[in-house]
Amino acid sequence: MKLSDQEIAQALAELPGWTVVSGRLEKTYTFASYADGAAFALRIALLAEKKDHHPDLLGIGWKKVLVAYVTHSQGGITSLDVEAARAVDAVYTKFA
Ligand SMILES: C[C@H](O)[C@H](O)[C@H]1CNC2=NC(N)=NC(=O)C2=N1
Repeated sequence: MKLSDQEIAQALAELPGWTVVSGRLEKTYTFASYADGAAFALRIALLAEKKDHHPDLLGIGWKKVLVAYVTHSQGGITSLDVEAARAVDAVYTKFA
């Protein structure tokens, strides 16, 4: 079920760096190297397959990766997106 604006605001308070852009939960991660960013993106892709919840990886840029979550089937942000954002932050601690 889609989260309300208030529920999203509460979730964001505990997700540093994540914002809502165009109805998606987004965060740009930075890395020491391009290869680190690419490796992170692959880790996130594998995590997505495991959880059966898939982010848009909107760009592997120069030492940065933009990750965006929305639940397509619900047409908005759900608790699945918030949980996935937390899981991606946990993966990132291995790269930061
Ligand atoms: C059948 C499968 O569970 C669905 O298609 C899943 C796969 N991954 C998904 N990922 C996202 N972000 N939203 C979905 O609605 C979604 N649906």
